Amino acid sequence: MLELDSVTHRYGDGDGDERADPAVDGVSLTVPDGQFLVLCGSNGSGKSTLVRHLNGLLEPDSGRVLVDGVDASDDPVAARTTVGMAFQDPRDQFVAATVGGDVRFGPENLGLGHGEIDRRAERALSAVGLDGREDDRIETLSGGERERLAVAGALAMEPAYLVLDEPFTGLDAPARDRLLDRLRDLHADGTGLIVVTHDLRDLLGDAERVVCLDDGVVVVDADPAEAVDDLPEYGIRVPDGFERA
Ligand SMILES: Nc1ncnc2c1ncn2[C@@H]1O[C@H](COP(=O)(O)OP(=O)(O)OP(=O)(O)O)[C@@H](O)[C@H]1O
Repeated sequence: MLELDSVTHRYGDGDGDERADPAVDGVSLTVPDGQFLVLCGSNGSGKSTLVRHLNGLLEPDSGRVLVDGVDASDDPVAARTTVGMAFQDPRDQFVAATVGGDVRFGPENLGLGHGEIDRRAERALSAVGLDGREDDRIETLSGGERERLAVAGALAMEPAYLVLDEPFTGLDAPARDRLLDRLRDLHADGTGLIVVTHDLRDLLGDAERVVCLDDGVVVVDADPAEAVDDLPEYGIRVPDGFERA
């Protein structure tokens, strides 16, 4: 279970300078094991800031974050093993020179056998449409391909919770479908999913819960059928054809 308890985060050096308004302001949220949650909100509403607390990348100014009962600030390594994450701007996320090397790096560090590492790497690269590209050097990838590789790296870890920040950006329709299929499989196998997005297309049918942030505060927290009524007020478009149950 992931538990955010009154989490507030302000950026700024805190060194006498006036600090900015909180990017995340007193958010409490409990995510049960295996839940498929969509986190939405307009630009700058605090989504990325919030999820970066879940694996100890950011620490709250006040409040606390518990990952399976352990404070993520006390044990960020455990939090990072339990909560896998892929970011929108993955420039600093790569550790190897090639696509295959990068996606295999995490599973290798888990001490898995070669067969399992191969299986995970293949499955993760195929889910993002980078199969057959194992030998490509990362510096030759486009921006969109790098984002897909970052998603593959997180998928290959097969963590208990997977947090994906705008994973569908830049994907064409077949690629979206392939990634969505993989997410459905992971969810069916019990992986908790938190997908950060502005674009609810394709996700509302699968998600169990929609949380919307506005100015760092949770303004909607409901199942998709209920959430759709309130989302437009916060600048989130509800896909055509999705109706309140
Ligand atoms: N490293 C940083 N330093 C200072 N302010 C930041 C930093 N990162 C984010 N912010 C500010 O915190 C607020 C929340 O930003 P955040 O990136 O969490 O929002 P978001 O909902 O993920 O936005 P987007 O949809 O545009 O990615 C914004 O006002 C943003 O300008």
